[in-house]
Amino acid sequence: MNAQLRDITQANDSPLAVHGLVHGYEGTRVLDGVDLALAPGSVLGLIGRNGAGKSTLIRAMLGLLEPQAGQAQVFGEPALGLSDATKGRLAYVPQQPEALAWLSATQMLDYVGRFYPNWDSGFVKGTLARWDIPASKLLAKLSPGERQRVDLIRALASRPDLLVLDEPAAALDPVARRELLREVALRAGEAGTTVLFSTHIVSDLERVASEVAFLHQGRLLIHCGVDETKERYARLWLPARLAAAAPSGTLSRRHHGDGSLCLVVERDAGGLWPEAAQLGGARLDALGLEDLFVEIAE
Ligand SMILES: Nc1ncnc2c1ncn2[C@@H]1O[C@H](COP(=O)(O)OP(=O)(O)OP(=O)(O)O)[C@@H](O)[C@H]1O
Repeated sequence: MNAQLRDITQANDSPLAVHGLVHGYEGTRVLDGVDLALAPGSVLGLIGRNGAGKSTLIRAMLGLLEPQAGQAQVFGEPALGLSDATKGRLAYVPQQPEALAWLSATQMLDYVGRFYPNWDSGFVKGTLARWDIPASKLLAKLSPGERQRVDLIRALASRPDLLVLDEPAAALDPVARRELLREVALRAGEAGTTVLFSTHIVSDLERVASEVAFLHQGRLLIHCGVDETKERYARLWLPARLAAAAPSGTLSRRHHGDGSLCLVVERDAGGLWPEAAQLGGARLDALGLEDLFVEIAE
């Protein structure tokens, strides 16, 4: 079953689901009817350009902002009125953690840990040392990357069933990024944690995500398995003499100066490419995830 179909059938028992989400700011619409449901145990990478609305979507999914229309649910509860039990199953790391900045990392983690029954203080101690974090310095005085890593430790130590990370690697160096991705993959594989993370870094997504969702111009244009994208989408080039045969409703369409056309096309429900791809002179090229992202977002 593909991911979009799962959105419909699994929305009810999904750890995190939204339906018909609409939101905007100052008269500009950012989300324009987004439907998304995460399958239990999946690792979903949410990609989109700067300002595409990823943080807005994440915040609305978790009930941190009230959308103008649509519903969000966390473990089947309305996101705007989560019970303490459900809050305890979820951990969220914002793009720029700012909370409790007047405490040191050790003080903050000791304090927050008291609210979680499954708090793993051994993991906290070990990871603070392994990630080389100055644990007695005030959080306000840490570098953005150190601050982000402390917040990741906070999120992981609560042993959540659902982990939501808004650009977790934004301030991390490549070594720290690898460590984080390894930890996320481990959690998903061993503990069955469901993970949603937003990123611009396609290689991070390929390394750890089982599914990808692509947010563009207020809508989710693609939501499918990471491995499935290569099978399902391709770039179709048509010379000028075939341009009139171009299929409509493609994911992207670029006109070249010589009259030729480049389109991102998708297999139909029967697994077939559009008819124009079979015409003599047409060319169909495989697309990696990064190329697919660039072709559509450009
Ligand atoms: N509180 C706000 N008031 C006004 N506009 C906002 C507010 N929050 C976000 N926006 C606008 O909404 C759009 C989407 O922002 P959002 O932060 O959700 O995007 P994003 O995909 O997470 O971006 P990035 O990848 O750069 O972090 C942007 O144009 C942003 O300027």
